[in-house]
Amino acid sequence: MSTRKVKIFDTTLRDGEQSPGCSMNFNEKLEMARQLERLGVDVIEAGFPVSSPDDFRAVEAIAKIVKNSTVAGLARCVEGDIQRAWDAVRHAAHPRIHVFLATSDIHMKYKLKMTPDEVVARVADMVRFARSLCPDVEFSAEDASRSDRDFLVKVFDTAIAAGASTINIPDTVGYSTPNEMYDLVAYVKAHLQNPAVDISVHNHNDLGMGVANTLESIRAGATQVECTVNGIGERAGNAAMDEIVMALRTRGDFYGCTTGINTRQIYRTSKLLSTIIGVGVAPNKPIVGANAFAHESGIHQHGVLAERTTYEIMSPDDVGIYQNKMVLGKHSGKHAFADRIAELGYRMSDEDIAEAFERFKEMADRKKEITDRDIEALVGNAAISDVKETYGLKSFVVNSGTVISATAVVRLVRDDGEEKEHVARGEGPIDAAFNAIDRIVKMDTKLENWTMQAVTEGEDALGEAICKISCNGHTVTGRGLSPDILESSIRAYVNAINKAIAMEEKAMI
Ligand SMILES: CC(=O)SCCNC(=O)CCNC(=O)[C@H](O)C(C)(C)COP(=O)(O)OP(=O)(O)OC[C@H]1O[C@@H](n2cnc3c(N)ncnc32)[C@H](O)[C@@H]1OP(=O)(O)O
Ligand SMILES: CC(C)C(=O)C(=O)O
Repeated sequence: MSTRKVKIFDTTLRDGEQSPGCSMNFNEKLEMARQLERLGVDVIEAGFPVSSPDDFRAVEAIAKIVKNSTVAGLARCVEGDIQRAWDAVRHAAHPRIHVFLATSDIHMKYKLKMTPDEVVARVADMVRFARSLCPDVEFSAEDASRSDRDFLVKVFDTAIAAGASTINIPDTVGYSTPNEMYDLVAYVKAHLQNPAVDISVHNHNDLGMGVANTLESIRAGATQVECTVNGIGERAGNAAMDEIVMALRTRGDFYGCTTGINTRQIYRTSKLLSTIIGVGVAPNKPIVGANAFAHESGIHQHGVLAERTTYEIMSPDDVGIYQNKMVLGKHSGKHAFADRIAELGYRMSDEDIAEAFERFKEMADRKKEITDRDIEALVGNAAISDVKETYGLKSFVVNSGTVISATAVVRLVRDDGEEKEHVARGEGPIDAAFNAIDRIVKMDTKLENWTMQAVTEGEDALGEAICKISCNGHTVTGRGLSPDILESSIRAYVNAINKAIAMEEKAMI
């Protein structure tokens, strides 16, 4: 099957920002725009410049910094809006003016108070005006899905004749069904006088069909789709970009389409937006929800451990999530339990594992989720954390403060007696020390998590550091104990590295 590329038009910064509670300030919009470019979207709709001086400034600044994606500014079919949109996007490497006017009877009569003929005339004048300013003009027929089809086509023909190179068919109020959207796009495509333009769709999610409507529109021939990160947008939101992109990718056999999205940036983009607007996604949201790649039940965990594809249709890696998550709880089975014990670096006999598993099940009845800490407490003396000490800590010196960048010198000793020392800088003393260790051990590891807590009381409390690192698809946890928090952190990191080495060696046997 031949594949064609569908353009991704992101409107997180415009329609997305129209969702209550999702406003972003100037710097946040710039950060988001940079990430959208990294993600590889074809068009960034950066805002509605006439709506406020702040919006204008943000669109203008985004236009100046974004180099690869087209930067669009929205405008009503009003000269002042269009001029303002152009003034904001004119410095972009690829500027676009996006003009819109409603075409449904209900919008024309009650909202615009315009006759259909007046709408056609206004579209002709305003698209022509926009085109006199900008080489790339998109025209949207607001409420297209509730418009008379022949009138809609007439308006699109008018817009194309006046210079629009993209025509957009919005399901503004999320009223369409997937079949209807398919028919509408196919109808418009078949009846346009000049179909050599991009046909775009913009689907809202009022009935939860935004993504399905978008995918059906693509099947009918849409060449551009408008969507938002995490599906934010007016009312119930817009079609979610991550879901569209991953559906096209995962079901390439069915859709025969690709996008220019670097899917490994999807999770990061979602997280960035959630952090900026302070609104997270539901845990069961496809692709980026906390549970999207989590498995809790024993039968599923056993299947995934044996072969990931038994219960995963996509790889978490593909969307930038480091690895799937085995959640240990009351539905888990002994395979997942034994796997986690091994990941934590413990070697236990089958008998001890079976005994610990019984206690684990009792605990799981009382506790919703069992953490690594719980398991460590649970296996207690039954487990012998006898990981081979490939590296031991010999000495360290760390310099840090508010006026210098942190520097650490760490000396490690190998089990064959060889000593190695390295110096490194970091964001803080712990980062500097970890960087120095990385230089010595030269392994491809990633620090996933670091925590510190006092395990005894008083001024001389012992600090226990826990470092979770990932290495070649495995996660291992190291622990370090000392009254000096730097020393316990370094010991925990070295301990985690020793466990990772042991695991690698085991995998090679
Ligand atoms: C479907 C969508 O998402 S469309 C985008 C929606 N986003 C926004 O509205 C956010 C930004 N909006 C704003 O800041 C303001 O609404 C503005 C600056 C655009 C306009 O503000 P105001 O001049 O105060 O008008 P207000 O918002 O109250 O009413 C909208 C006016 O625009 C007219 N209008 C609406 N859409 C269009 C259009 N596409 N082309 C021309 N005129 C339009 C309405 O008929 C109404 O006209 P009227 O003032 O002559 O009655
Ligand atoms: C401006 C248009 C594209 C819009 O946001 C809508 O119709 O929902």
